[in-house]
Amino acid sequence: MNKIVLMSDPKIAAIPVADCGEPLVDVRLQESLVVDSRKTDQSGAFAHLREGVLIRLLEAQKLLPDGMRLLFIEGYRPPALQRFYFERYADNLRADNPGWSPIRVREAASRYVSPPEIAPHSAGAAVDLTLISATGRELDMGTRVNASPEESDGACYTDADGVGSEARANRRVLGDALTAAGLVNYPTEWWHWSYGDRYWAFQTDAGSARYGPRELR
Ligand SMILES: C[C@@H](N)C(=O)N[C@H](C)C(=O)O
Ligand SMILES: [Zn+2]
Repeated sequence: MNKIVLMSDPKIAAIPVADCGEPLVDVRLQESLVVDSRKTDQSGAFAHLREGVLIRLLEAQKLLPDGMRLLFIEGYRPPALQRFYFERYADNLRADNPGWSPIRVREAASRYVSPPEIAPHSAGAAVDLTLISATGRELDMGTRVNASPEESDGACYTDADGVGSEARANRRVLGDALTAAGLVNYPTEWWHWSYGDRYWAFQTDAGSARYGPRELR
């Protein structure tokens, strides 16, 4: 396996953002996409994505085998919420590992939550999602969505060893469709995919990101 580049890596922060100004759109207006309610918030922020990301997601769904669909869980995340998630997770790691240096805490935290200044979700560029059957049953992906590396003993890594054959096959189906539609994966989380953000620019050698962090309105 290639060495994983974390979102905390200075190479990611060094990528320039040339925001194209594309709007954030509400994915719930698309009847063909099933939207899960677990991340619902008062303003509906969670259900927004940049238009270009949604278009690619719908393309990816068409590439799935018959009977499988995407289950959209979380898209846009306000910058203040991203900061809260990152700091809370880093605080927990610090408490559990009092000997760790600040750099080690930041790196370990960014396996699970992006540092707020990178934040693909706050750019409306990232989506957390999984696969469902025709009847709406979530398919076996080896861990729950949003299982941390600590909780899952690393099984949340997309290419983790020790994941059962059915889950491995399902991860591959999901990944093949999303990759063909132009999204990239964060290798520490099988459910996290993005298009147009800095991590996408890094993975695709695009030179700059199309979308940077912003407020919903
Ligand atoms: C917290 C998790 N669902 C997530 O979204 N992680 C990525 C790396 C992020 O914060 O962008
Ligand atoms: Zn994510």
